[in-house]
Amino acid sequence: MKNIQRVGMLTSGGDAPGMNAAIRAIVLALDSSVEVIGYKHGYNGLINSESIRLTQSDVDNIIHLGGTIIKSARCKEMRTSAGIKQAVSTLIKDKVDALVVIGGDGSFNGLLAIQEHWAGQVIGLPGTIDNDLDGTDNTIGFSSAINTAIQAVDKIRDTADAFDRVFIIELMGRHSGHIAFHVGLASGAEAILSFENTDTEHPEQVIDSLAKQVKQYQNSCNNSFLICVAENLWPGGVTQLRDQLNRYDFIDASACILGHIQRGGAPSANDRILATKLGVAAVEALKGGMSGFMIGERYAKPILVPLLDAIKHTKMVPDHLIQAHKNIKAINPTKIDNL
Ligand SMILES: Nc1ncnc2c1ncn2[C@@H]1O[C@H](COP(=O)(O)OP(=O)(O)OP(=O)(O)O)[C@@H](O)[C@H]1O
Ligand SMILES: O=P(O)(O)OC[C@H]1O[C@](O)(CO)[C@@H](O)[C@@H]1O
Repeated sequence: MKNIQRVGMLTSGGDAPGMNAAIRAIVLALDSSVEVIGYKHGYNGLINSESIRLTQSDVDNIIHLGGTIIKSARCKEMRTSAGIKQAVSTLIKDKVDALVVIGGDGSFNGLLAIQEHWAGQVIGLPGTIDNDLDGTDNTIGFSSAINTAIQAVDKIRDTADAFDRVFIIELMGRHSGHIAFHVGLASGAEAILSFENTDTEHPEQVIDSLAKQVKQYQNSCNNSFLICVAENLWPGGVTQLRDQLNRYDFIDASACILGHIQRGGAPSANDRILATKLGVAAVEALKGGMSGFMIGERYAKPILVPLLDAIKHTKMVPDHLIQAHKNIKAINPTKIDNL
């Protein structure tokens, strides 16, 4: 059993609902004799030596809070060798034995850079709404983000329905389609455009196919038509897509970028439970002397994933979800006559 006396912790990258629940779980799972230092504003806190002591009573009642009590940030300096050295020197000065970083793939790159220059233990917890880390079925924040987005999309559905309108909704995800696809499925969107199922090399064909689907929809039921689109997918964004669709005289499309509301709010039950499970498992891993791992979740159980494997960017929207949506909603454009 490793004798750990001081643990450093930080949250980095886009904040995610459930980060506080993870902080809480780690602090409460550690022996009360272990000192926990929370570095503030992501890696900036390490570089600028800005930290707070986190006691068990500090974190006892934060499981339900969105955001992160130790703040997050994107820290440019951490991408330089001077920044990394400065971060390491703070860890040495503070006599930290282990560092836990809650964040996404970028944050894990920072952790790997620290590991190269520091003898302490490093552990990552997957904290990002994007669900784009390999080796884990879910990331902390994903479930909350899709729940929040679904509520918003349901409201858009009401007004879209009233006007029989086409609505194009952009979901977050940076370069991954997990949020867009899950929200599209759960809100019954008529079309979902994600990296896995959309040929953006040939935008005109996609537009033509969408227009045909809308036409067919109008002919058969004359209702609203929702299109969920992954952020950074469509050349020119969703407003451009709207303009392209509005060239068809039978289409009256609006666009809505859901944006940062997807990152806010209280964490869902799933995220609170996931964060707690993974936080406790992180402490077990530290006590067992492990280093260089992300604590992920597979089939509802915590697992250790080498940090390098977690950041490979190979986790795509599963094919069975794409097929499920096709089977339920999509109208095969080849069966529709040219407009
Ligand atoms: N290659 C790298 N080397 C060192 N540090 C890095 C590197 N990449 C990212 N970081 C650090 O991690 C921070 C967070 O990274 P990034 O902005 O990519 O978010 P993330 O952790 O991927 O989370 P999310 O995708 O949810 O926003 C960066 O601002 C930077 O401080
Ligand atoms: O808040 P920022 O820095 O604009 O970052 C937005 C990005 O962060 C995320 O919310 C989380 O990675 C992405 O989905 C989005 O692209």
